[in-house]
Amino acid sequence: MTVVRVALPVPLRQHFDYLIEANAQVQVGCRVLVPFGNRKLVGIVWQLDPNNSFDSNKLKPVVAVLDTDPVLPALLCQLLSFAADYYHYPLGEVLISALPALLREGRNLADYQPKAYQLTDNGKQLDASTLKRSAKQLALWQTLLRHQLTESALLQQYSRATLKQLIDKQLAEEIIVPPQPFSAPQIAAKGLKLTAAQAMAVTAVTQAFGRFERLLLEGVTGSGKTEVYLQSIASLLSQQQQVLVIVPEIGLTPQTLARFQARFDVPVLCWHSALTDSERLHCWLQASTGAAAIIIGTRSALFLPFWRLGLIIIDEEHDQSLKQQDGFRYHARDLAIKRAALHHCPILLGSATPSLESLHNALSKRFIHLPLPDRAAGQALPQFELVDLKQQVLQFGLASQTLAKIKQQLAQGSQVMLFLNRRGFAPALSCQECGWLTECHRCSAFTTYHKQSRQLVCHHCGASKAIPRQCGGCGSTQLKPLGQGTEQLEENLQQLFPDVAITRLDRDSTRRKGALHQALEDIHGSGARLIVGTQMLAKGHHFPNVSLVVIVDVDGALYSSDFRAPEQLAQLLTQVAGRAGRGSCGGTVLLQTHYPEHALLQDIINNGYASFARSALLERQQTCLPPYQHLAMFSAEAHQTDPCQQWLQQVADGIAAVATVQLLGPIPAPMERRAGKYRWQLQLYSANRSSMHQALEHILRLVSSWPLSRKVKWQLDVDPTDLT
Ligand SMILES: Nc1ncnc2c1ncn2[C@@H]1O[C@H](COP(=O)(O)OP(=O)(O)OP(=O)(O)O)[C@@H](O)[C@H]1O
Ligand SMILES: [Zn+2]
Repeated sequence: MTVVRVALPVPLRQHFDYLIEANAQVQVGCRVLVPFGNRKLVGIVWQLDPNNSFDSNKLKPVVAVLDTDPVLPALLCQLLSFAADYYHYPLGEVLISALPALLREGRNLADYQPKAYQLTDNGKQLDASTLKRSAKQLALWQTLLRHQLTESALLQQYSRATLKQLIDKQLAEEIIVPPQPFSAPQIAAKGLKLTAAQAMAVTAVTQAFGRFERLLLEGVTGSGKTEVYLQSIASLLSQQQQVLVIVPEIGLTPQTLARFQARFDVPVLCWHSALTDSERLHCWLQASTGAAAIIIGTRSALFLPFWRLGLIIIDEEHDQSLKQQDGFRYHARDLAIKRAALHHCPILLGSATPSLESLHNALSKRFIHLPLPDRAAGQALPQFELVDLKQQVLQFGLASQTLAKIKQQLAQGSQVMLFLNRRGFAPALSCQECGWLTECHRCSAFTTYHKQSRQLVCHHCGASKAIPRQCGGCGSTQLKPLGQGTEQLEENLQQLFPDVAITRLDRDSTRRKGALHQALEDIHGSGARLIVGTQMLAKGHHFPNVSLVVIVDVDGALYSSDFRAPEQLAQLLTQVAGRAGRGSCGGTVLLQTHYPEHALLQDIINNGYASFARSALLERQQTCLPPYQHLAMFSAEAHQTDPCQQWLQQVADGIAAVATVQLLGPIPAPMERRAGKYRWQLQLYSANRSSMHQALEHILRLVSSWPLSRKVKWQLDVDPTDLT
């Protein structure tokens, strides 16, 4: 017997040793099934024969070795181990979370591999007359005598029963045929003639092949970033290298997938949360065998076991969805950079509105900066116009000048898009007599009135209840919707424009399967003339017939305590505005606000995102905020506030004793109560990454011994993007 060290998916920051047969075929990165307490767990072999193991008489044996080859290849193990250290998250949980669910459950990989059937030696030597009484078996035997058959080919002609009979007679056998790596494409469909800026970008990317390099493609909306991606990867594919493209939400932009599929004659696969478990495993296998050439996926595609990775592209690299917001809180962009370094391949980050982090890296020459300052086909960027809402009589939240412009554009046959980042009918119901508002009893938030589903829904904890008949304060029956959400805006617009087809795009309207697809078809096919929606509208769509974008209400987002709020708002406004004027018709953006003099709005409309971002960076530098300082945040949740505050104070004291890290807190989270729990936070700032990490290491070694740690639910977020 010998010893293996195993990483297990348990919230403990340690590994576990087990006994294993000395001649067992096992490698680091393979799964094993081991006893743990009174359960059996799937773990990952992390070290063979560790020399500092405990008394081996006390160790339990491994129950089963589940893989012959590692499911986590060496480079991926290195990435995940780096991630576990960097985010201070238990390694076992990190490793296991990188596997598709079926492998996490311990399923046998071979069961999911493509299969084929061939004759056994017995079968080959058989005298045909033996099968003469069964015509079906004879036919299958004769076919297999000529060549083996894949499972799918076999089942097209023969039944499973016939196959089973031959197998039972030991005449035929099943074999696994690992998928073959993709063949280099013979020809790529012809690309567009590149603009000078696009051509320079493509050259820079192709020159970086074969080594680690970070490139930021800062291209204004509609500048043809996708065309740069497509033309960059052509030569890579011909060298049989794989490409990973990470996108924020793949379901939203089937167009992107279609463009990759149409351009190259190679397998392009998708990876996202809507796949079934077996579809995920299929994709995982295709990545690992090299059968897939291009994988387009959401953030967790980062952990696929590539056969030969040649380039990583992160599209919309500023997008918030790249950061996982619970459990293992990694940032896919940052880990992708690490992955590229491990694979010695370049990584290309693309956005019209780069994150301040990436822009800072580009401006300080750590990243190669590739600007695309103009739209690809020569269209002008949309013109912003501020609509001052002060002292205006509004009709359904729209100023008369906005309505006039909408009418005018509709009359010219264009599409008009109205952006309102609030789904539902109204953000609350309010009592006309005493001012009482419908609140969530579990969160510090109001509940949104959904008229169609006749419910009050809390958008923070998901709780829903029936519409009350009476005010909870005074008993009056005079309850009215307060404010406007997309559901109401759609209804109101239909009243104003009874003959115009409207399509709404938000999480409610697209919940039903196929609904999103239908909505996008309506918009592309010009079935829809008015398009109403939330930030779903902002993500990468190319709707050439939209000439006017109306931003109905930004005021709520202008004054926020979060230091990232201005950056996020500027990105959102620029992305939404960027949907206008992408075809041959010019584009206008009407921005309705009560604060037309607000500095951020003025900067965005007069100078654009690039200018805003550079001055925002300066401000971050002056106020010592990321990316000029590193930030980490502890948060604690409990049914009372005291344990949260006390636990965080203990963390603060522990850190203050050892490190030069600046502390902010403990303070209540901006949303102090969510889903019935109080929430507090402690922010840590440091100019020096290693002293930050030392402080975190130190404190994490202590917390497990504190009795208070069992009374709160605590989390650590390294480089947090969401401080709410
Ligand atoms: N060199 C080119 N010549 C003509 N048209 C081009 C060229 N490159 C791209 N286009 C077209 O410009 C349009 C916008 O391109 P694309 O969707 O790639 O822009 P983008 O930069 O990704 O925009 P966004 O960031 O707003 O999503 C597409 O219709 C594309 O076919
Ligand atoms: Zn709630």
